[in-house]
Amino acid sequence: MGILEKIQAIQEELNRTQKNKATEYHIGLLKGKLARYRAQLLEPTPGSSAGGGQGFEVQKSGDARIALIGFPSVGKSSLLSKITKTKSEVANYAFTTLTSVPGVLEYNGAELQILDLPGIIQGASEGKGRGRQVIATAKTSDLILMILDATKAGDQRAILERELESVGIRLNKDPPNIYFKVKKQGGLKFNATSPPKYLDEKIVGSILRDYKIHNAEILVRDENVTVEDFIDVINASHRSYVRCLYAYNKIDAVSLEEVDRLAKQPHTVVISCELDLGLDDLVERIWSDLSLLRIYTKRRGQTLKFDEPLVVRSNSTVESVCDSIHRSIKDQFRYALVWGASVKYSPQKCGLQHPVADEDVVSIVTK
Ligand SMILES: Nc1nc2c(ncn2[C@@H]2O[C@H](COP(=O)(O)OP(=O)(O)OP(=O)(O)O)[C@@H](O)[C@H]2O)c(=O)[nH]1
Ligand SMILES: [K+]
Ligand SMILES: [Mg+2]
Repeated sequence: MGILEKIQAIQEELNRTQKNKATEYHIGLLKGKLARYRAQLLEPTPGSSAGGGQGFEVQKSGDARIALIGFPSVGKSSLLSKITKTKSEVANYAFTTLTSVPGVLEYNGAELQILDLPGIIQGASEGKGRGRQVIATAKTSDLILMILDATKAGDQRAILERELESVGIRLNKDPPNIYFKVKKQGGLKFNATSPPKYLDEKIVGSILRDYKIHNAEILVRDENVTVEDFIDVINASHRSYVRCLYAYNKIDAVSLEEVDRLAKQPHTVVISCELDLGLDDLVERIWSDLSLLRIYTKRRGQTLKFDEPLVVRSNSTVESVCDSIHRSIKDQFRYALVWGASVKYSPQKCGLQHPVADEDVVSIVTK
């Protein structure tokens, strides 16, 4: 019997078996078996390329991508089904979701792509299950939404953080403020704007020698950077700095005191998909963590459409607004008229480098 048939047989048996005290143990065993077989389905088959898995990658779409990361059966698919129109299979056994399932959350005129993903387990980063693919997807997202089970708080959070850390994902961190450039000659030039507390020329030199880098310029601009930060800078091409929001689901099943304790952790929201608790708050937090800006563009002689903003990333300028409208618009650019929080006077004549703010109105004047 192949794995798929075994899975089907167990599922049928589960459906047939009445739930009561006498069958509790047997049902537990069946669920364990089911999870194990489904985990096997996730294993790359011999011969397939690293992790294999057809159709796993989903095209990025919309204004931002949010990846749902968590252990099996914490409620990732339940959440997707709640906050988007997409239905992803929900069940009470591990590894129900075997591939990535995209949904769209429309909010504030923006389209946010939410990716439901298979559960990951300890060792995921080393290739257990679909772990590597799931983590690769997390790395490409604008926000990781880590779903945690309030009934099993414990160390889930730390374990998942370690898994992500080990493949170079840095959560809720800015890239270290160190200028680093490998040179062809000239030896190592180490400088710092003020003496770093946890780093010195000697350790930096030893690390670089180990990497066989003998010529480089290093300027430390932040006295609090650590050795780990410096290593991250050397390996910058393999590091991603991603925002992470933690959501404890199933708060309907724990005490109020426990909910309170969980909610006090940083970057954390508490929810119940089953009872529809905290979901509006969660969506609001997703939005604010993404730091997207809504820009209303106005063409001469046209009325403004406030329901159709152009959505750009934080730190965007008039230039990025032009690029989002059309690739060629910059060539004909004369100036922009801007109304809103980014200017002193409304409207104000601005150039391409002017930084825009949320809900600005921008009118591009072309040649
Ligand atoms: N008590 C309670 N149960 C929930 C809640 N949300 C989801 N569940 C249950 O948790 C189980 C797992 O839910 P799923 O949405 O399939 O979890 P998942 O994280 O997608 O699971 P995998 O795809 O297997 O990794 C199901 O039996 C759900 O009904 C909740 O808020 N409270
Ligand atoms: K499940
Ligand atoms: Mg699922």
